[in-house]
Amino acid sequence: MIAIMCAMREELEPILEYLKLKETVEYANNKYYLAKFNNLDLVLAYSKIGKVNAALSAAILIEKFNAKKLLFSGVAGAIERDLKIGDLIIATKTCQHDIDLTVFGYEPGFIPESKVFFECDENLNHIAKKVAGKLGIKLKEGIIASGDQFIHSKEKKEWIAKTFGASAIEMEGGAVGCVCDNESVPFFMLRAISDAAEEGAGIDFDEFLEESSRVSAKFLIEMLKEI
Ligand SMILES: Nc1ncnc2c(CN3C[C@H](CSc4cnccn4)[C@@H](O)C3)c[nH]c12
Repeated sequence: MIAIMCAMREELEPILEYLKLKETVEYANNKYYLAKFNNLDLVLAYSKIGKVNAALSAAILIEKFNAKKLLFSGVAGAIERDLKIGDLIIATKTCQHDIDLTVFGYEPGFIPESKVFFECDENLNHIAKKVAGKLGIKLKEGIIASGDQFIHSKEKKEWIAKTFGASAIEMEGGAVGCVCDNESVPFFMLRAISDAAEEGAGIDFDEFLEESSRVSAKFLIEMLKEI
């Protein structure tokens, strides 16, 4: 079983449009969609926004639906300058920029007995780069940072860039990376840029959420043909 996860309904809907749903399972106040594509058994869900919701859905996808790989598709705010709205980025690793136990001498993003960074699956990233090459699509790769805040401040964005070396920002990948790392499930995260995470980002986000979600969804479907 392969899990496909998003955070928002708007990020999942364009993926479901490509699929013929077999069944919908209601569980833990959420919906999980079962489908077959290219001879793959898929389970899909949007978690709702934020790290806690994302962790819950990721754990359910693995524990209840027996997902052996977890692919995330959605949108993100750009940190790296050359990432423009609509551009695609895959995560090499994810982290949580809003974890702060520095008063105890720990580095930003670190929780005792855990990690700052959670590595994404190299094989799935390799497939993504192969697909991008075949389709002639620009695909960036980099660290993607998560926190339970919509970032719309140049100062905060630059702090995250300096502290974590992040190329993009969102609100779920660090939690999903943590769950997949602890469950030893390969994790892949693809995001299309919806805004620049600076002042005014909320306006851009509202304008480009649907279009950027489609960009990510379309690429993810192309990837499923190669898995
Ligand atoms: N600049 C940014 N900072 C942090 N995260 C992001 C994202 C990625 N997603 C979109 C969505 C924003 S919150 C939301 C969205 N709509 C309504 C309510 N909340 C949340 O799931 C994280 C895109 N741009 C971001």
